[in-house]
Amino acid sequence: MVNVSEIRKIQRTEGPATILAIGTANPPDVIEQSTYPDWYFRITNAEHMTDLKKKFQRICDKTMIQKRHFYLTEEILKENPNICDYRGSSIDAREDMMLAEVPRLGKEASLKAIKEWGQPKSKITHMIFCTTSGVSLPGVDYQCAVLLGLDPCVKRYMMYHQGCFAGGTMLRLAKDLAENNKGARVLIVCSEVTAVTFRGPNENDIDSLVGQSLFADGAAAIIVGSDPVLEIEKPLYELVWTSQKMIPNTHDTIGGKLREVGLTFYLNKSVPDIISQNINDALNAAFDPLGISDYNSLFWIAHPGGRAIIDQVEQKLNLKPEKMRATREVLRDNGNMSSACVFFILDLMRKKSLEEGLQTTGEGVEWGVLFGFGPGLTIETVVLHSVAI
Ligand SMILES: CC(=O)CC(=O)SCCNC(=O)CCNC(=O)[C@H](O)C(C)(C)COP(=O)(O)OP(=O)(O)OC[C@H]1O[C@@H](n2cnc3c(N)ncnc32)[C@H](O)[C@@H]1OP(=O)(O)O
Repeated sequence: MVNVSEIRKIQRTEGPATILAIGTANPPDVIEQSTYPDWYFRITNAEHMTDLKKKFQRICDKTMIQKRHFYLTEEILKENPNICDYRGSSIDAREDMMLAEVPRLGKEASLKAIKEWGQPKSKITHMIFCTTSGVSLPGVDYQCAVLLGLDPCVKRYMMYHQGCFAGGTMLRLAKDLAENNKGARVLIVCSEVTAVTFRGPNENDIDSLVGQSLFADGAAAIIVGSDPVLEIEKPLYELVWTSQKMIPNTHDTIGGKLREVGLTFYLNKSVPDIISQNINDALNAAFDPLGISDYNSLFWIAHPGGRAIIDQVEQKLNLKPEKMRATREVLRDNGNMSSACVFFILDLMRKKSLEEGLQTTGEGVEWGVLFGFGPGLTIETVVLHSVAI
């Protein structure tokens, strides 16, 4: 007779959950940040708001973003003028667009990850899908699974409206699934499309303007599994430890509400300061058990919510400038793609590490940290272990 503890032993894996492949995708349309204020005020019929446009130009200049990809084109916006209006009732049009675009972009990123992984897609056992837009029954996770032709028995999890910390949440959940289900291969998809938040300017809503200067579209897909089949699968990073923390009394600093005008949001100026004040505690909880107290000895992946957040974390910890190199490059070349950003950074880091002949996927060092920051304020922390190249 087999007993329950023996069954549990058989179900669990030997090794840690490991990232086995990464794919990313953006919509083809690109807008340069230097010309964005002109484009944005023209397309939203707001050129008469000259002072506000100058302020927006100042904000855009400070973002350190050079370009962003968008699904929304001039043509689409001209066909849907209510999306350009600050108060225009537009949720139906936005949702119709996102119900198609969110799974499509997710599929594009997933196909790249599946190709790199090298296994047939029928071996994907679980799918976790994350987005801040495109609400339907069944959800965009279902649409993406159908577009990809995944096995009908794939076990799906849908994470709607988590916001920018959710890249970390996805890894936390994938780690638990992969380590507790022998043979599991978990496809994580983060697909973010700003057609839900785009709207015209308003003098009384500078938070919205700050968001219009930062947010961008992108999708990333990751495959996670334990005990890799080394003849086929190539480990990239091991997932060693995860945590999530809600910083007390900060719920009113980042947030949003889904309204007829789309997803409205607020961003308090204190966000960079609050995150930097809490970063040491998050690092201590993660790395004290490993005996690591020099945070310059780690490789760094931090959600690039905005330039000021990265600056303040760097200053608080006296980090060497090269530690945030990959994080800043992704912000510069893509903007804030919410949950997908951290996977773009991981992808860039492992590629650059290889190109530069470094010894590990983590810029030549062994241990690393991945941070998600977002509404709550919530901090997701993931301890990563790099892999020898
Ligand atoms: C959605 C999610 O789930 C998670 C997320 O990622 S949310 C996004 C998180 N990101 C943030 O909170 C943005 C962090 N902030 C930044 O990166 C920077 O403040 C910034 C790039 C926006 C501006 O850079 P800066 O160095 O602060 O420039 P600064 O000159 O002080 O500000 C430029 C203007 O923006 C205004 N401003 C800056 N932050 C603002 C904010 N949060 N709300 C309103 N106004 C703001 C300033 O008052 C200033 O206005 P004036 O020029 O008229 O004085």
